[in-house]
Amino acid sequence: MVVGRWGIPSVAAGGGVDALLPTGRGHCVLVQKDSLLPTTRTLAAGPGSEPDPDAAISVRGLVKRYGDRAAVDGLDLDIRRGEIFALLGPNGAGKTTTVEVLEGYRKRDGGDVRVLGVDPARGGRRWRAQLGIVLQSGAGDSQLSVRELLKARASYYAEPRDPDEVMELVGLTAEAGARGRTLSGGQRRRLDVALGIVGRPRLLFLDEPTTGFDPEARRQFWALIRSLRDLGTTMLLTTHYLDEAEALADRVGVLARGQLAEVAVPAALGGRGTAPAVVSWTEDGVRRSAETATPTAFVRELAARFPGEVPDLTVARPTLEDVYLKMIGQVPEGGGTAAAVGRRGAERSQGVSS
Ligand SMILES: Nc1ncnc2c1ncn2[C@@H]1O[C@H](COP(=O)(O)OP(=O)(O)OP(=O)(O)O)[C@@H](O)[C@H]1O
Repeated sequence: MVVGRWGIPSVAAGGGVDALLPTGRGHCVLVQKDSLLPTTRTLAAGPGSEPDPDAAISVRGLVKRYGDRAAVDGLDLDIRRGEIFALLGPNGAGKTTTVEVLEGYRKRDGGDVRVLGVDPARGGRRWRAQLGIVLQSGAGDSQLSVRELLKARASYYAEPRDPDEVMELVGLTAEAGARGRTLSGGQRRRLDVALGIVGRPRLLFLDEPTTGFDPEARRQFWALIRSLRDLGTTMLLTTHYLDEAEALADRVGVLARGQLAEVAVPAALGGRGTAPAVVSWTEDGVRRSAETATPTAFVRELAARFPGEVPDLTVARPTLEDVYLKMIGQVPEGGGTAAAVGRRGAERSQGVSS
C-alpha cells in the first residue's frame, strides 16, 4: 500500500460595467463586456472584504508564485456549503495550484484562505478527514480488490461510509472482488471517486473526473455527483469539459492568468442570459440569419411569410463554450501542461510543496 499525502493510504501515490447579474443567494456579479481580466467579481468575495465564515471555501487575495512568476495572482472566491462549483480555465491558468493550496498540499505566498473554517496551512488530521480528493491519476494498478481498497481507506476515518453502500453508489458492486488493475478506465475512475467519498467528506475536490469516460459513463457519473450533492456534499470540480460544468455546476468560475475573470451561474456567464439570439432559416435556397433580442416575435413574423414550416429554422443563443472561449482567448499562457502535470505527479507523493 502506498502512503500518500497526510499519511492516508493512497492508491496512487478594463472596460465599463455593463450589467449587475444576480448569481443566487445574495451574490451579484459585475459584468464587463470588453475586457478579459477581470470581467466579473463576486461582490461577496471582493478584494479587502473579510472571509465569509459560512462559506465552505473562502479565499481573499490568494497569491502563489513559482520563482518570480505568479501562478495565482490575487484570487478572491467564496464557495457555499452544499454547492457544486466548477473551476474552469485554460492550461496553465492556475486551477491546480489553487486547488492544491485549498487542499493544504501547497504553500501560498499571500492571502487569506479558509477551508471548512480552517486555514489549510494549519489544518490537522481532523480537518483533513473532512476532505475528499479525487486526483487526475487514480486507483491504477492495485493488487487489492475494490472492496479491500475501500475497507482499508474507510478504516482511517472516524465515521466512514459503509464500503458496500459506496460501491452501490458508484456502481461497482459487481466489481467488488475485482483487483484494481483489472478494471476498465471508467471503472477505475469510479473507484477513485469511491475512495474519495468513503470517508464521508463534507468537501470533495474532483480534478477532471471524467477524462477518458465514454458518453454513457459520463452521464452515470454526473448522476452520482448529483446524488452526492443531494447528500449535502460541497464539491469543487475542475474540468475542461464545458458541457460537464453546465450540467453539474451551480456556479462556474473562469480562471485566467491566475485571476478569476468571472464567477456566475452557467446560464449567465459572459452575458449569456441577455445575449441576442441568432435566428437562422433557408429562403429561396439561401441560408439566412439574423440577430434579435426578441426571437419569438421575429419567428412569428418569419412564419407569416411561409405557407407551412419555416425551412431549416433554428434559434440559438451563445453556448457556455462560446462565451468561455471568447473570455479566455485561444492561446494558453505558459503552455507546458504535460510538464506541469508530470512535475506535480512526482511532487504529490511527497507531502506539502512550496
Ligand atoms: N511546481 C511548479 N513549479 C513551477 N511552475 C509551476 C509548478 N506548478 C505549476 N507551475 C506553473 O504555474 C502555472 C499554473 O499551473 P497550474 O498547473 O496551476 O495550471 P492549471 O490551470 O491547473 O493547468 P492545467 O489545466 O494544464 O492542469 C503554469 O504556468 C505552470 O507551468
